Amino acid sequence: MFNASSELESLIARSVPGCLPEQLSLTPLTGLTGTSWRIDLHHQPRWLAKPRLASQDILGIYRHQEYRTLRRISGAGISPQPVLLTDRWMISSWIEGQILGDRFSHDCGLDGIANSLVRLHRLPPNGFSLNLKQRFERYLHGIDKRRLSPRWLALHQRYLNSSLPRHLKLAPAHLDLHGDNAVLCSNSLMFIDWEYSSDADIAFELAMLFCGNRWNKGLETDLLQRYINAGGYSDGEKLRHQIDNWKPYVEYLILLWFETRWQQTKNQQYLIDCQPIRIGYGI
Ligand SMILES: Nc1ncnc2c1ncn2[C@@H]1O[C@H](COP(=O)(O)OP(=O)(O)OP(=O)(O)O)[C@@H](O)[C@H]1O
Ligand SMILES: Cc1ncc(C[n+]2csc(CCO)c2C)c(N)n1
Repeated sequence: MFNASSELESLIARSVPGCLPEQLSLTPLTGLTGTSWRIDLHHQPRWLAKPRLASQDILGIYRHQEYRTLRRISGAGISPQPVLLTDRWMISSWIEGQILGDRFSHDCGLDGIANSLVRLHRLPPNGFSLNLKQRFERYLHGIDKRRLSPRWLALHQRYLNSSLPRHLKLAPAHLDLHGDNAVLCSNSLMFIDWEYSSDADIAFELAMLFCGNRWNKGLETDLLQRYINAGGYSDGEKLRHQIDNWKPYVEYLILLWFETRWQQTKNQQYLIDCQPIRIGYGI
């Protein structure tokens, strides 16, 4: 039978000069979309191996895109370094530090988020642009058809026919920022889990950050001020307005993602999470 652990051991031993399989130890990490592995060398965490699975396609997760993104951005010091991509695995460096968790949405997290986001948004685009309407269409295919109503289909059509906000500034974006994807390191905040990353409007990234974490207006204003102070964008008013323009699209994306995840996993939590959005839309 296929043994992920020994496959990874020999993969690393072949790729890292001077490294022997017996110096490695592997720990499975159960994520949302499959089992990743932490790989330790001499009992020190060194790498993370993520599987490449067909079920990730429907979510818009492509490891080759994630890998190439990490190659382009890792010099900025806010992400893991890419190490290896095979037809079955993507391997990147392990980030040593503390997962920020609940502190993400509090004062102590905001400066780090603003500074690291500004560093990311100053990089040139990577060449993988987010196609939001295509993602809406893809996600609709992946959900339980019995949950679709005529009102929902009409809403979906309205989103597909609408004109998207014009970009303020296109930049590499993480797009899945929350406390479990933020690691506090000695002198900066690093982001992990770049699987949804693509080039996007900086205001779209900020709208995802605000809506995905259910931030209130006070937190939004606080983060925006720090983002502007750190040199993220000069016209605060324009940025605020553009974030508000993106929010309905972000809400709809979140609904579709919860529904897709419900269909894939039948985990009740996804139904609980999407219910307020469904009620808001009256669908
Ligand atoms: N590069 C990294 N450095 C340090 N810790 C990491 C790194 N990548 C992941 N982790 C930790 O390992 C855990 C598992 O990671 P993994 O990305 O496989 O799962 P996940 O984020 O829960 O779900 P998903 O399957 O959607 O990616 C993360 O929650 C995080 O705590
Ligand atoms: C462009 C883009 N597409 C899909 C997702 C996935 N996603 C949508 S909502 C959500 C959780 C709640 O915010 C997650 C993980 C993303 N982040 N960005």
